[in-house]
Amino acid sequence: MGEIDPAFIQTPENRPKLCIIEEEGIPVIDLSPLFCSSSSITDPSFEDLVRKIGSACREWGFFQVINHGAPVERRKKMEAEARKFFHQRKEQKNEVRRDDVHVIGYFDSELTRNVRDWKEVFDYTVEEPTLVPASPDPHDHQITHWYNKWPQYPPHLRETLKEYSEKMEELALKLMELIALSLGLAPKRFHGFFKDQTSWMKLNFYPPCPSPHLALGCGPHKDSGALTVLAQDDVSGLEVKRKSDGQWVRVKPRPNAYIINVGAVIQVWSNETYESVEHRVMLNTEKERISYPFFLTPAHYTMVEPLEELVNDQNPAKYKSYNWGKFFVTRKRSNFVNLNVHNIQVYDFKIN
Ligand SMILES: O=C(O)CCC(=O)C(=O)O
Ligand SMILES: [Fe+2]
Repeated sequence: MGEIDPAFIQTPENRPKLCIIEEEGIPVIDLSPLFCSSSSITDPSFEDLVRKIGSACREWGFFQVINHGAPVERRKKMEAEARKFFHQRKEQKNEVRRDDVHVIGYFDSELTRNVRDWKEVFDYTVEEPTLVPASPDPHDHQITHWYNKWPQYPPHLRETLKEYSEKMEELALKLMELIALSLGLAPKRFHGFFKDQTSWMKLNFYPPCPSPHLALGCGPHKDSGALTVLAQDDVSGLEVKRKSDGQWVRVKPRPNAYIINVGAVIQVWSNETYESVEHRVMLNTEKERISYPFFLTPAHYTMVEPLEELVNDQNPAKYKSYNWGKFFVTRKRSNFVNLNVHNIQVYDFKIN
């Protein structure tokens, strides 16, 4: 990428102001009570953890976790391999390029809300193959298999990424237990939805950009899955829209921490007790940046709707039920081609 193409230029209201609000930032939560062998659900330290998770989900929709139990070496190894992949020549990366049929792989022209993001991505699904609807058409009931595209170089990328995403899945499911408890549900209430998961991982590579005031590494968006577990390197860029006042707040890189955010599926399951919050990625003129979100997402056949335990006469369902698989494939397509229509989002299913 060199000169900035008009396709990258954000609309004036979305152009980033280059002043940064860091302040106290998003909450940081210590997960060590999870790994204390004597600790049980009724321990005060565990109850305190559940309370902290609940208020972070309610007030921010975002938080960082430390002492999370995911091994640092796997993360370091994965980051080194990811850099090797992105530092190759374009022709080599194009060997695993995503296309209309195989929507998983390498890509350098991703769109968020129809504007190009200044980044390259490589994505893969956790299950191989992953079962999804063959098309976004609601009348088409065919199912298809998504296979990952693995590059020849670096030679061990596949194993390294698989090892890494196994740990991310474990962490994400642990966090889902804490979230369930914080909503007054049984800890494993959500687990069944992920039996035939469509979860996936994305490596985001943001090269330096000559015009960080006009373009974004990733335009403002909300994650559409259940939960995102994100690692970033030591270059900052991620910004979260603070719920209390709508200000963009920078998430300061914290070595080995993970950034967690509530996706739209939890917003619906919790009947809006928790909300998926907008975030974006700012660029800089000097340094490349890498980030790796793991998106925990349910089985394609899941009908996403407010949980019956959380709905009653005083608090009726705020969303109609929708099919996760159809939503997912529609969203994947709209990140790929500019369909000149608004992206499907959970508010399309909101009951007014
Ligand atoms: O690069 C980041 O820090 C965040 C990326 C992101 O929000 C996404 O890929 O959904
Ligand atoms: Fe995101």
